[in-house]
Amino acid sequence: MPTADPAVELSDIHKNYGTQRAVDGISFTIARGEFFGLLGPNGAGKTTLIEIMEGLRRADRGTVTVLGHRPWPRDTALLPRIGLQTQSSAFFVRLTAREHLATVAALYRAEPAAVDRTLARVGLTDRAGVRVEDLSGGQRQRLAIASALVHDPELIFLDEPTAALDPQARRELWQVLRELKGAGRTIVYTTHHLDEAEALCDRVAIVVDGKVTALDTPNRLIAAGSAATRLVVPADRLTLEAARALPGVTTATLDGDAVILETADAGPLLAAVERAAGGLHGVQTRTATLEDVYLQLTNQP
Ligand SMILES: Nc1ncnc2c1ncn2[C@@H]1O[C@H](COP(=O)(O)OP(=O)(O)OP(=O)(O)O)[C@@H](O)[C@H]1O
Repeated sequence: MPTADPAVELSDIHKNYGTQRAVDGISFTIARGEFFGLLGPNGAGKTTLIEIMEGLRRADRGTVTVLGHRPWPRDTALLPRIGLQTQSSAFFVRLTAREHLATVAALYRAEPAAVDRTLARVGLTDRAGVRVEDLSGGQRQRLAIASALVHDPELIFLDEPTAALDPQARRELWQVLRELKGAGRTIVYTTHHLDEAEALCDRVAIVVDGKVTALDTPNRLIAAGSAATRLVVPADRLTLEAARALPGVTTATLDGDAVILETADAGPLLAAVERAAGGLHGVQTRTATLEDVYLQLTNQP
């Protein structure tokens, strides 16, 4: 990953709200063109950190550089180069979706044709004439995302962009985000959907209590984690007792009509299951995911 001329550089960032420590000494660099995910439990400090990068909040301590500029105090040269979602308090609720986006586009001096193009991109063409206050939660969220994209910025910040989206809209947004990455844009985003982070992000930082506890590519985090591989065997082919006696099994449990085996080394166990269960038909293997690693690192069950 090239580190010369990065998109974002954070060095020892601290932020407290009164006595509440929200960000507690975070440093990392995001390369240009990178798709970077911020993951972590509720209250970990992700939004605060994103708002510091966006120039919406001032860090108590540390330095922030965004596209070579300091985002605080407000740098008007930087604003057209970064994309931010409309905050819910900043919607023009009496305007239609198209009028709202046209207003945002004018602020950034984006070309007028970008408005309808961006509405189409987020799937809002047929709601363009509806007032913002009459849009559904998911439609407002799409409009907020559109406001981050309408001026084709180099660096896009998205805070839980898929939180209120239905599964189809979520997949459609993934496609939009992949296209933006393909066009060389840098994307920094937060999500609680670990499958999404695993599918989209080049690297993720896992934030707990205002500190980064892990930062790497999803694959390397999964490989470095100790999450077990699970084998799911139909219960009519293998008893729990027989399962527990197989070599390399760390735990064996009955879950409905399946026996779930956990192992650190799936190869030998698969061979043993094949012998004990009379073949591998119907046997499923579930390898560790980013979610497993995340739950381990954040100490959640
Ligand atoms: N304006 C504020 N005033 C006081 N405390 C705040 C403020 N904003 C956030 N906090 C506190 O700072 C901590 C970090 O909050 P933040 O919103 O950054 O977390 P987050 O990781 O984005 O959480 P979530 O996943 O729930 O969105 C939390 O304990 C939160 O209660």
